[in-house]
Amino acid sequence: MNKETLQQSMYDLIVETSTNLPKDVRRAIRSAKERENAGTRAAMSLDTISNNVKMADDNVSPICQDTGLPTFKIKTPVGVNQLEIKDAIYAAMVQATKDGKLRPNSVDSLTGANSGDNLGLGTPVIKFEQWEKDYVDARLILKGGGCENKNIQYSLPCELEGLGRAGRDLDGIRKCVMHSVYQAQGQGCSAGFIGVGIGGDRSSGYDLAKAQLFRSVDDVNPNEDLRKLEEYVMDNANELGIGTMGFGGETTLLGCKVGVMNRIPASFFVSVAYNCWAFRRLGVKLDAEGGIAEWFYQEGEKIDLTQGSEIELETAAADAGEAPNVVTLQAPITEEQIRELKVGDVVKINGRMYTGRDAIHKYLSDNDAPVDLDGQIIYHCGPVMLKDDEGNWHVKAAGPTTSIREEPYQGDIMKRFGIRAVIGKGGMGPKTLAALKEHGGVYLNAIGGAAQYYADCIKGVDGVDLMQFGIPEAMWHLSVEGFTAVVTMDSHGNSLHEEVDKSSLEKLAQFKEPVFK
Ligand SMILES: O=C(O)C[C@H](O)C(=O)O
Ligand code: SF4
Repeated sequence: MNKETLQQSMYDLIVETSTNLPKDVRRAIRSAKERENAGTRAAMSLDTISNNVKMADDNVSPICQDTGLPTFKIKTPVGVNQLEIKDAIYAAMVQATKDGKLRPNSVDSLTGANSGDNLGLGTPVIKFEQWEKDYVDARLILKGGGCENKNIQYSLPCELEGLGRAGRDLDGIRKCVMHSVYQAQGQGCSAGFIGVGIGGDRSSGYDLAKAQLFRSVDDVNPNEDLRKLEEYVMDNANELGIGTMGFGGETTLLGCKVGVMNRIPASFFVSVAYNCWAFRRLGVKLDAEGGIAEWFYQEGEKIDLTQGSEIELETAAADAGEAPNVVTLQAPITEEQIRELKVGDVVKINGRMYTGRDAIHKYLSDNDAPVDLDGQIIYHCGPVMLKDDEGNWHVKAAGPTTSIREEPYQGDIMKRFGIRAVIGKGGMGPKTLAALKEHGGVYLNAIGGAAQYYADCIKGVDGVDLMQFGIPEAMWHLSVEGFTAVVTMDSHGNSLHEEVDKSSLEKLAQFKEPVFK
């Protein structure tokens, strides 16, 4: 194979995967949109997601700012030099990171240092397999951290909340899969896709689960039992009412693929790999020179998800007969302004906000803040940023990150520094809810994965602190216009997340009785 051609093919594979949602995934999202009642928060979220998918495509920019752990699966004929392919992938990764198509995502687990170019111990993941065919098949998945954190592994038999005992049989497996969807709530940016691996050991079980994510969303399982299980899960998981982003709604799951392998007598694992709606995986067939001969997952017409419906947040809710309170906020915000906000209100933010995620929250718990945060807004976000030749920073992608990781710190930090609002996704827990009530704070839920949509609201980067934590973890000073989010936890003790969790657990219990005997 030609070195340059091969490298260009790997670069194109990376860029397309990060910026262009595959057609099978688009079809699944379109059906979800058709099911969702117009005017609800879920429908509004799906519209934002649709706009975002189009913007990413048009701008050739990341669909979501978290470009994940890049995992390549490569099949090669006997005799092909796998080391050359590896080198081409490394070079393409570095270039795609420089071009802002990937966020620098490789972090030293002990020191926290970001390598800056997506290369490092164990990253990217490249798995080779030999096969009898005479061409190279290269596939890539960019699976983000929020959904990765919602993966779950069950060891049968076990007791499951809402469902009771799950035994070592198909019905026990069914219960685990239903539970896996419930436990993810909106935190993995639902509506999601799941890959399920039955059997194996703890590591091969997860590998099998992840391998299912390489199946086409609309294929049919050749194993009759597994086909029935997949269909059952698709028919019933949406009854849980978790909905897009965990806002409640008709669609919680967009795809379910199950694989099986043998196990050893003492172990019986059911492993579930959860993937967000931003299901970025593509594949290519390479020709003898290393050029792209064919793309996978791209059969059928290309779907523009924005066609047919474009509902703004306010009109959506107004159509549903529940015109929301739309409030414009500009920092510094007073306690009185915050106390007026209630769950369900829509907030539009203009002016300043500061990003802060895992490293910043830990830092602020034992250090002074680099800026005065009194009355300010913290955005849980790790953006993709590029510096131009004049040294100015530009936002390339900037959606919210999962907020629950900051639960141990959030309430204390808000009180200590006088922060009035935090924006993130997936909601936070009881400790934060209590602090919001005591201090006069609010939690705002942005649409997870809508990285282009939010990047467009950011009109300027006015500064940055704590760059030693790397681009995604630094504290960026952003100037925004019309940044829209929904109040999902208010200062009166109300949490939409708590409500959806409670009602979906009650619904889960309806699936307790045996189905597969
Ligand atoms: O790291 C991120 O930007 C987001 C992450 O994928 C998440 O879902 O929390
Ligand atoms: S923010 Fe949401 S859409 Fe993006 S990678 Fe994380 S889970 Fe996926």
